[in-house]
This record gives sequence, C-alpha cells and structure tokens, in this order.
Amino acid sequence: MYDKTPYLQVTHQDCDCIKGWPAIAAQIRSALPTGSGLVCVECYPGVLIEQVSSCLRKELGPHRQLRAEDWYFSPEQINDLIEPYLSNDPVFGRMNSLEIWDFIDPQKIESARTELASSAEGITIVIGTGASLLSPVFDVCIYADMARWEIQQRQRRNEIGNLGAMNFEERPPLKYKRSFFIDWRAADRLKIRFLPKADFLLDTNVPAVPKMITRENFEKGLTAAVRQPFRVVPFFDPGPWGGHWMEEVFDLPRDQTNYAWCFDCVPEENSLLLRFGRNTIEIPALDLVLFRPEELLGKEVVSRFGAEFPIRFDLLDTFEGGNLSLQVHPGKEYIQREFGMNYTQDESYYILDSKQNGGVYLGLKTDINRENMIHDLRDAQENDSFKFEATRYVNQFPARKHDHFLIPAGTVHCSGKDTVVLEISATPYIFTFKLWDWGRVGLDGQPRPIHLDHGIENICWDRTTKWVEQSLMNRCQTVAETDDWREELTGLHPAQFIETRRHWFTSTVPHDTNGNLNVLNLVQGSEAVVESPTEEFSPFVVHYAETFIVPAAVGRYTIRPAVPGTLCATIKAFVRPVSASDREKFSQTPANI
Ligand SMILES: O=P(O)(O)OC[C@H]1O[C@](O)(CO)[C@@H](O)[C@@H]1O
Repeated sequence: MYDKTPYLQVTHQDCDCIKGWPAIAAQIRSALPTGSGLVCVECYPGVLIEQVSSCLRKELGPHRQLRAEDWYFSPEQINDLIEPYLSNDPVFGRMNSLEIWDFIDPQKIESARTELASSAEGITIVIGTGASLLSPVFDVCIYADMARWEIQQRQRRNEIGNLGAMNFEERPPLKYKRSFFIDWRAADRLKIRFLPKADFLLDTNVPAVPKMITRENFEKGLTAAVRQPFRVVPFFDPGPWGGHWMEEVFDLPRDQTNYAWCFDCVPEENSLLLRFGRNTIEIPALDLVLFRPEELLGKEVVSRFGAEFPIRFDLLDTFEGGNLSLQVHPGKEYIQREFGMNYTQDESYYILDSKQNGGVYLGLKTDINRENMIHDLRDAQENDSFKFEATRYVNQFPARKHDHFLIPAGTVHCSGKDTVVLEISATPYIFTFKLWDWGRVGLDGQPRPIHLDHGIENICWDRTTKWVEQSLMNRCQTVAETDDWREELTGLHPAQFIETRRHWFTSTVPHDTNGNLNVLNLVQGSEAVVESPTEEFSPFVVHYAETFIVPAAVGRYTIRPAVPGTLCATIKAFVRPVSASDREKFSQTPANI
C-alpha cells in the first residue's frame, strides 16, 4: 500500500533527536558553559515566532529577547521595495535577487546592536527571520526550519502573513505568491549562508512537539539521503476538478471534498523525514538540494540548472471530478523575459488509470480559424452566458492506462475528467496560463484567474491534430530487451530536456544513474525492491504509484518485483545529457534562487 509518511533512518539512537521545549532548553543551556551568552534563533518565514519565543522564554528565562522584525522597514516601505517583483497579477510575480538584508532598516538594527552591547548579563535570545544579521558571532546558533506545505497550511488558516507585512488576513493565494517570489527566495539565500554554521536545527512544524538535532546529525541525514534511494513526504490537495481515485487507492482521510493533486516529488515544496532511533524530524527536501547538489543531482545537472531540482512528479486525479482548466505554458524566452525564470514548464502526462470516458485535450484541431478561437475565448471570459466550445478547436483523445502524452510548452492541453495522470514535468508548476475554466468557480467560490493575453501569446498554432498524433502521443521505442525485461524510450519530445524510460520486468533490471539524478515511479505492480549490487544501501521497497528519487551519487542499482515473476513497470526520468558546446552555454545560467 502507498506509504504516506516515508522516512529515512539516519541513526538508531532516540537521543539524537530531542523532543519538547524542556529538553531543547537543556541542550541549549549545556552549550552555554558559563550559563550566559547570546543565542540566535534564525527562523524560516512561517515559523510561529511568538509561540517559539514564549516557550524559549519560559524554559530559558533569558535576560533579554530581541526580535528581528523590530528592525524591518515599515510594511509600506517593504511594499515599495518588492513592488517591481510582485506586480498586480494574482498569480505571477518576477524572480529577483532580494536578500533578507534588504528588508532591514540600518538605523533600527544599529540601535539594537547598541542595546546589545550595553549589557552582557545572563542569556540574550535573538529570534526571527534575519536574527543572525544582528551580530557576527553568537554563543549558540539555531536554525528553525519550516516545511513549505506547513507554511501554506498556516497561510490558509490566517496564522501567518508575509515577511515584513501585516497581511495575515490577505487571501491565501496572494500570500503564497508573495512567498514564492519574495520571502522564500530571500530566506533560502540566508539559509545557505547560516545553516552550515549553526549548532542545531529546530523543527516546529508541529508546534506542540518541537524537535531539535545537532547540525552534525543534520549533515549525517543529508549524507545518508544522497547515498540511497529515498522518497519525500507526499502532500494532497483538493481542487475544483479533483477526484476520488487517490482517496481509494492511497486510503486518504475522507474529510476533503476531493483530492486533485498529490505532490510526491516537488522537492522545492515537499519535506524529508529523517529518523533518529524512534524520533523523526521534518526538514524541507530543498535542504538536500541546497546543501548536497552535486551528489543529489550530478555535476552536469548542477552546471546546467544550479542547485535546483529540475524534475517534478505529481499526480492529477479527476476520477468523478472534472476537466483541468484548458491551458498553455510559456515558451522559454517568454518565461525568462516576463517572470525571470530560467527554464519553463514543459510537461507530460503518463496515464496511471482512466475510466471508459477518460481522456486528455491536446493540441489544436487542423484548419481551425485562429481569430475565431481567440474571439470565442475572449467572449467566454467577458460574458458569463457564453461557453467556450473547446472541442471545436482542441483535440480530445481517449486516455488509457500507460499512455504517455508529451506536452512541450506552447501546446494547448489539459487532462479530462475520469483520468489519473502521473505528471512527469519540468519543475516550474505555477506558470499555467488558463484559457478557459469551463465556466466554474474555484473551491473558494470565486472564478479562478484566467490569463488569456499571456496564453494567446504562447500558443503554438501549428501544433495540430496530425502533428500531435505523430509527435506527442505514445512515442514508445524499445531500446533494450532480455527474456525478463524490456526498456522503452517514451519521451519526452526533443524540445524538452527530460528523457523518460519505461521498464517492464518480471525479474531483476540493472540501472545506472550514470552520475545523473533519476526519478522513478512504480506504474505497474504492487511492490518492487530497489537494491545495490554492491550492498551500498539497504533494500528499498516501493509500492504502486510511489515516486522515488535515486541520487546521482548512487551509480548502479537494480529493481525487481517483490514477488518474483509478477509483471511490474517503472517509469524513469532524468535530464538528457547535453553536448559539450551546449554545456558551456548552460554553465552561464544562474539558478532561480
Ligand atoms: O489550472 P488547473 O486547472 O488547476 O490546473 C493546474 C495544473 O495543470 C498542470 O499545469 C498540468 O497540466 C499542473 O502542473 C497544474 O497543477
């Protein structure tokens, strides 16, 4: 059965991960031999600062507590600072190089420094996002990390606002957008510099059960992760077109109206669970990307994308749900120019399951009139009573289990109802230009934003029926075969940087990362075992529909059915190697953070 809380065992001692404020305070005290000193708690945005500082105050009885937010510019000044990158669009902003420093008023931080210098008695705690900027040295440094999924939950519950903003009550999608383009980028830059020097990592994702590990154990966890296959923690989210397949097959709680998405390999947002003895700490999977890029991704991927995980796997479930919005993604130049992203949202749909009428919309019909289509799309947006007749302009194809549809940016598409898609795509995932949302509203009762102008500029009008059938549907080619297994190339399209290989097997299949990140999903069979031919890691069991990551550093590995002789299939994605001349060109491209 699909495992919803996969973890990685790092050590076998419970005491390597301590739990609860009294134990955490005791560990901090033992790091302050004189009983006094300066304690820095640098926080990722989203940490409940008030709650953490009050618990620390209670347990440590500091002489003084300083809060980083007290040195920030005013919310209005910060709005001016970020305005060029935030824009008025409800979904899209622009990548930038803002640092936490940019939020801080030099005069205010200077007076905090003066206050700090005035007395050295007892314990002083400095806490918040940017706390570490107060002083070049601290007696104890703690990094309070935070999972992005939990941050989103807190935003939805109006428990937190954005950095330097008093916007707790702002609509959650707007807080998410500001985090995506501003807060998380700036905080990641600070994290890269601070965390390698910290003494401890603090996890307050579950406020009532705080946990802490030493930085050495954090490093041990990262090292363990890049030496074996592992999974990140999936999260599930409802949506206006969501379905009920995952609920059933993954045995999800029945307390949501539906489940639309399962994000089970978007390391930028997923968490990684590291287990020490019986205690588990949650860290953002992004930490692995930021601090172990070469071992995880491989040298070539790093030289091309920087410390960024370029492949995304997620599931889209429309069983008894609806169609996704009819949409298109930006071309590479467009996404760079308009949004400052280095690469674009190229996608593909691997079909995990479908009902009789399941299908996808893909590419335009032959000989359609472009002006009429644009006119009808605009009419549908402006006039509630006019419904855009999608099948007049867009191909609709039946989708069957194991079909693979390729969706290079610029291709009009969407998954239809009664279909379960494993999306194997490039990482960007918010750059969806909705053309038509079938006249329905989002889960909040409001129409979802349509981006017709962006969309129209990016539609590739020559991607019509015949080309789509020949270039984007089931481009399967057998590349290797034995009596026990067959390897097929299934994509993606040459315009996309990801390559996919499907293996059908009844016995052991040899794989090799060739120094390049591999991401896989078990698309057929209930259980398979990933092993090291040289026993470098313990056998790793995967279940149907689970996505797993094999770090570049792993090298050779094998996969076999858990029950010998049963038919299994995996689909594997990796970044296509580039030629030497291209390599030079890519090495100039900076990462998104
Ligand atoms: O706009 P909708 O209908 O919610 O669809 C969004 C989804 O569409 C996709 O772009 C798939 O085509 C996903 O990456 C994204 O999550």
